Amino acid sequence: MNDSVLARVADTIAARRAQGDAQSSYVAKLAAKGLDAMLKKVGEEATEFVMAAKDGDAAKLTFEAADLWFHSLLALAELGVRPEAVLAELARREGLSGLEEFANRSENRSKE
Ligand SMILES: N=c1c2ncn([C@@H]3O[C@H](COP(=O)(O)OP(=O)(O)OP(=O)(O)O)[C@@H](O)[C@H]3O)c2ncn1[C@@H]1O[C@H](COP(=O)(O)O)[C@@H](O)[C@H]1O
Repeated sequence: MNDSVLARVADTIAARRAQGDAQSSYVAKLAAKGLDAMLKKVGEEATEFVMAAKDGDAAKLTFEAADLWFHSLLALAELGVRPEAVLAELARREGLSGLEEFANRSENRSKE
């Protein structure tokens, strides 16, 4: 059984998308509107996150971060990406300096 909150919410998102009942489900309602509507929400929630951070309000920042993560999960689901993949990418970066990782990115780009 998967006990991660992100994985559980992703499972619920998948179930609500499959049910497709926009009357009773926010997930189904936004899924019916498509990827652009989800990305618009991600942008709005990111802006609200920045505003809460600028206000220095930790409680509001926590609330807005949850909204941002949730809407990011919706967009990831639309594109078939599981949160485990994002967590695996973060895990891969653990112990690697951000500056070193950036240098690797630049090296990989120059090979493309
Ligand atoms: N985590 C969330 C979650 N976070 C935020 N929201 C909803 O996201 C919506 C948009 O947030 P906004 O801040 O934009 O609210 P708003 O300004 O009133 O909305 P707009 O009119 O601007 O669209 C609100 O209706 C929130 O309730 C969420 N809705 C659902 N979930 C999770 O998804 C599950 C399935 O939800 P349903 O599909 O509704 O059953 C839930 O059990 C939760 O686990």
